[in-house]
Amino acid sequence: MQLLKDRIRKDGKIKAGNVLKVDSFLNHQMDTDLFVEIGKEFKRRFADCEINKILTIEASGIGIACVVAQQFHVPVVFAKKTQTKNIAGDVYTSKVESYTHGRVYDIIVSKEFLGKGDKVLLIDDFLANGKALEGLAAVVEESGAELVGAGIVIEKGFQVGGDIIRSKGIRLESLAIVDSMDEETGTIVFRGDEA
Ligand SMILES: O=P(O)(O)OC[C@H]1O[C@H](OP(=O)(O)OP(=O)(O)O)[C@H](O)[C@@H]1O
Ligand SMILES: O=c1[nH]c(=O)c2nc[nH]c2[nH]1
Repeated sequence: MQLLKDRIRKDGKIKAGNVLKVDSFLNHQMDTDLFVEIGKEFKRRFADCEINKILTIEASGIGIACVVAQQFHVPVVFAKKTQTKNIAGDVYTSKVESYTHGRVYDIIVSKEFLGKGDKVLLIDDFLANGKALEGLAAVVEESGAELVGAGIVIEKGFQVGGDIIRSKGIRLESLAIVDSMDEETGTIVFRGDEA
């Protein structure tokens, strides 16, 4: 998605630890005009699919999931990383190692909001080592719902997540795939853009 790649080149900052900082428009401050375009692009890419629910994981996936869900006119469910008094009764759980928090969470989704008969699209802002998507896919499997595919805004293609998810046979659509990024020079190479 050219608009997104241009914005990453303009405002993205490469940090130590293979972190691409895009918090000025994607996952802290959020550019809602860009989000609307992202929502439309996922709708275009998954136009052939029957989807009745979007599943994401807090925190950074939620905003993106909402604009995608608005395109499909379906609800969003987000996996919670901490138990709250609001969730009573039966839950699906899975372990997810958070990329930026550096700890493992027992994610939870209420059984009330996901189950057999649901056709689920996973949405998240980043794909790095694949832990978040693997945890969400495990929750979908436990629920008996059908996993239609996964939509990612930025995939870091030099990390293992994309290969893991594709090798499981999950349809994965990433709007921008970063094949390499150089902290010293600030250079970002996107898949498909190589000279
Ligand atoms: O492919 P992975 O290695 O799982 O990395 C991707 C995940 O990492 C981030 O979550 P994180 O928990 O770091 O931060 P957040 O709370 O801002 O969503 C991001 O939002 C994805 O969910
Ligand atoms: O802002 C972010 N930058 C990243 O590089 C990343 N990887 C996983 N999650 C991430 N979030």
